[in-house]
Amino acid sequence: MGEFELIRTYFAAAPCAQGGEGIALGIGDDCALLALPAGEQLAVSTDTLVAGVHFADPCDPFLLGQRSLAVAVSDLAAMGAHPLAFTLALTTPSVEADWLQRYAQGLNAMAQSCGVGLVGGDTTRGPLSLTLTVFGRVPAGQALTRSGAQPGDLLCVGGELGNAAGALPLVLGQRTADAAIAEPLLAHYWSPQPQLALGLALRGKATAAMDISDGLLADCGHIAKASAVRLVVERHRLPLSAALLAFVGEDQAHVAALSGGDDYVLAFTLPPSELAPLQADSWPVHVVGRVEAGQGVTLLDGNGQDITPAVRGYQHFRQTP
Ligand SMILES: Nc1ncnc2c1ncn2[C@@H]1O[C@H](COP(=O)(O)OP(=O)(O)O)[C@@H](O)[C@H]1O
Ligand SMILES: Cc1ncc(C[n+]2csc(CCOP(=O)(O)OP(=O)(O)O)c2C)c(N)n1
Ligand SMILES: [Mg+2]
Repeated sequence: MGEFELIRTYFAAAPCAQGGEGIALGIGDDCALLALPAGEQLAVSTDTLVAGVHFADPCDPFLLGQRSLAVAVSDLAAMGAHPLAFTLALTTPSVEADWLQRYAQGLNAMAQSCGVGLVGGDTTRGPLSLTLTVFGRVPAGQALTRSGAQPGDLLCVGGELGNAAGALPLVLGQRTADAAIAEPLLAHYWSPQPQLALGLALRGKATAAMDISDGLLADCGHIAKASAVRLVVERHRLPLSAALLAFVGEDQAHVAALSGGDDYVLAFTLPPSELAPLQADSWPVHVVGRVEAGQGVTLLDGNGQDITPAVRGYQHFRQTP
């Protein structure tokens, strides 16, 4: 099977490639065309996943299909954008019909659950990697950026932290666990759920937001820098799952939640008056700290002692001392 038959069979024919809201022209021409309603801005984000770096290889291609789109769409959630479309650049060493079929099925499942259409991409031969670019729309001026956090705001997250990082030894086959522990952890690694509805609900309320990919401390550092404030994280407030605590114990659960990464839940800052209404509407909002004047990120233990670690999160090309 050649390049074009592959594209036709597995991607152009996929249900998620048959058009949708805002898609004026999809797969097949030199560009796709997206139509935006008047007064809306286009939100654009791209993410690459490399075999052995971002996901275990070999792995279940259906799960990879889900995960590769979920991590990309998570950036739209973080901006409070409404999802429209995505492109897929696939680099693969060979054409394995079964692998491609199941990858496309996983991609399609996540595309349908997020409401995004596949509008184009690129297919090349080489070591396995995937680059997904996502497009969303947001009313002009209403996107949630990293730069609006104010002293006095609460620092919040949209769900449990550390589950995906805790799953890594299971993903890599280094450890095993009972299904009651393994299943919820592996679900967070392979099938993160972009918090699109929460992102929309936070528009006009959160003063800053982002999604946690590298780890809470590292990603809070980006909000702190962009907003020129200090973010204080209180370790005893971290939302940790029973499965994570049972699998790795409290100390390692803290490490996973603070600097493991791969969470793909939102981190955001909120004026205190906005908290009760959001919680009353059952939005998953967990207060994990606060915003102060100053700079950087500080981690406090339950006694208010500064226990900020040197290593904050995942970084490609990190120099080891
Ligand atoms: N090679 C690059 N060229 C231009 N911009 C880049 C490049 N790599 C990353 N960026 C930009 O730098 C910022 C930080 O990137 P990153 O930490 O990867 O964001 P995210 O966690 O949202 O994926 C983003 O605005 C991203 O678009
Ligand atoms: C097999 C495997 N090993 C390690 C990790 C952990 N990991 C790899 S990249 C990464 C951070 C997120 O990737 P990045 O490219 O920085 O995403 P971005 O911040 O751009 O969204 C993490 C936590 C993983 N997901 N899978
Ligand atoms: Mg990135």
